[in-house]
Amino acid sequence: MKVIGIVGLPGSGKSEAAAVAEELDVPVVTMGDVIRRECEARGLDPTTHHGDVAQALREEGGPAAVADASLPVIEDALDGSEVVLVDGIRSDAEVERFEEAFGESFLLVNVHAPFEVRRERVGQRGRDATADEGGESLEERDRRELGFGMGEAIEAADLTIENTDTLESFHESVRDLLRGEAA
Ligand SMILES: Nc1ncnc2c1ncn2[C@@H]1O[C@H](COP(=O)(O)OP(=O)(O)OP(=O)(O)O)[C@@H](O)[C@H]1O
Repeated sequence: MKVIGIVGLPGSGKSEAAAVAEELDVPVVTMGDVIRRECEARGLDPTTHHGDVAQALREEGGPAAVADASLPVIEDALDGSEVVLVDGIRSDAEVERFEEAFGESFLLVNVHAPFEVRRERVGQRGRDATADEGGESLEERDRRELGFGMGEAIEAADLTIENTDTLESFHESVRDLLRGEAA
């Protein structure tokens, strides 16, 4: 059994890694979806209350509360698969919780691309409001995520996949990793 956690700064390629997992029928547990379900359980609209509920969970259950809420979902996914990918890790507290839960079976992977490359890709992605449109700039997003403990989570990674080449070559690197872990 292997639980692969993905970390990386905004726009580094985490969702692309998750998409490759789905293509290979590796279940993906998205921690953001766990928060969305918690919004629904509290009768709140996830489109407007996602951040508030994530914060409330952490206030009520400590800094690893979202990881705690994700554990049963990961356990379920492990029932039907040797490998499970976890997207949405934001802090070293969450990494520690997964290490406690899965021990040597937890592998933390950092997806890395330099700032300018990420900025260009996020600019082309189309789903992000730019700073001019009232959205957050990539500098601000980086700062916010680093504030949650993403820097420490990245430092704790067991390995780094560089995502500076083509999308196809990144997909190939992720496929190699997932196939290697499934073997
Ligand atoms: N190697 C690549 N070449 C070209 N485009 C890429 C490459 N890797 C990722 N992209 C594109 O860059 C954008 C950012 O990637 P992705 O959405 O996977 O990042 P992310 O880490 O999930 O970001 P966020 O934290 O903001 O959700 C996407 O539009 C993706 O398709």
